[in-house]
Amino acid sequence: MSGIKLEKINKYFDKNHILKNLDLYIEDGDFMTLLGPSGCGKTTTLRVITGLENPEEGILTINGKEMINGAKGFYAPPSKRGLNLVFQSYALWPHMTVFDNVAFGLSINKMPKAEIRTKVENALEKMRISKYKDRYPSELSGGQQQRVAIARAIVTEPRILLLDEPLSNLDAKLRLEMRAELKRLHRELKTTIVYVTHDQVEALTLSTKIAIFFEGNMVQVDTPRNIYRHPIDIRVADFIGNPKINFVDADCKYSNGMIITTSELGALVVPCTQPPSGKVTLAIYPEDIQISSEKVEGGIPLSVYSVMPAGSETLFQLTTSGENLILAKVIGELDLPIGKMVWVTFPLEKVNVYDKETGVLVERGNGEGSAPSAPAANLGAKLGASSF
Ligand SMILES: Nc1ncnc2c1ncn2[C@@H]1O[C@H](COP(=O)(O)OP(=O)(O)OP(=O)(O)O)[C@@H](O)[C@H]1O
Repeated sequence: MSGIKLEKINKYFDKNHILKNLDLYIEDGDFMTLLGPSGCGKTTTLRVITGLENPEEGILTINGKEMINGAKGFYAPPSKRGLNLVFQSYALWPHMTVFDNVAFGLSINKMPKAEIRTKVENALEKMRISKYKDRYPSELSGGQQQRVAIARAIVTEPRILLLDEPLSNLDAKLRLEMRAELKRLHRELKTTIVYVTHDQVEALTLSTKIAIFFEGNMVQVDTPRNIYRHPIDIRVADFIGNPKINFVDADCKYSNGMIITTSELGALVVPCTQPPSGKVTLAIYPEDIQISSEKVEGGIPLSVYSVMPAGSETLFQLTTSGENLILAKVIGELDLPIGKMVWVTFPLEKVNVYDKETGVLVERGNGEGSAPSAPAANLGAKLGASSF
């Protein structure tokens, strides 16, 4: 089987259990991003794949070939794994020019000089660093060095490319450009990419799949869309989304495949296959909330607590009592006075419901796993589009 398969990987540093029974399958051609907060084990996973760290237990297979078998004490050396790695600290040769750094991997393979030149120039062009080709790393900014490191990794056209926070030293504008560039490269080269980041926007933008880690546990592996729309538990929901998702605690009653939730947002009815154990938490993205300065039938009345214009969008903090704040994101500029009453609406099918005790996403029972169904009836708020 092609691709990278990690099975029941356990890694300890002294007595600290860092990777816990990790199972992950990275398909050939995937752009798989390992995402999670600092210290959750992303880099360690990448280092296990490359052979820079050996796990105590588990099996790693790359393109059908066993590279690690913990039980047998077998660990294939990094050079035998057919991988190419770019670190956060780019590790360029200081005594070589940019051109020679990028050419290095090709020259040791005894490729003809003219072919090396064409390939290196191509890679430099792709990374937009052609004009620095005669400079030494010490004469480049951090961002330029990072681009040289990526050029050096792609020039050999590896089947598998491992990237550890490769854009972390770039300024915001360049990072955006490089994201687009990496995405294009992935499509063009058809390389399998394993990418580490703690930046969820980067993960959502680039990946074909995202694996979410918390404290050495793999919590969810899915497409960016499913991760964003149906975070499997409340930790993932809290981590994904910028600005942060709104959480609203609610009481709930279960009856015949439906739960009626009662919260400061009124009463909402959602289908579900299993009754939650007690209270639930509703999760609503700020961009799903529409606000109207005029009364909307079924709209939820809230007052404006703060207004945060951010150029292309405006963020509002809204409240019922001044304690719990609901964040709403409106595209464009909108100014509303503090304390003004507004009416809030949102599409019910975009609300995720979590069991408050377990933090797990409540099954909605529409035959699509945990994906929510079509809009459910709403008792307290009849939700629709809003206008100003
Ligand atoms: N060589 C080491 N010796 C001891 N502990 C280590 C070693 N390398 C990593 N750790 C610990 O293992 C845990 C996971 O580290 P890892 O670098 O994989 O996290 P990460 O998710 O990549 O974090 P970041 O986003 O901050 O780079 C951390 O608690 C870290 O302190």
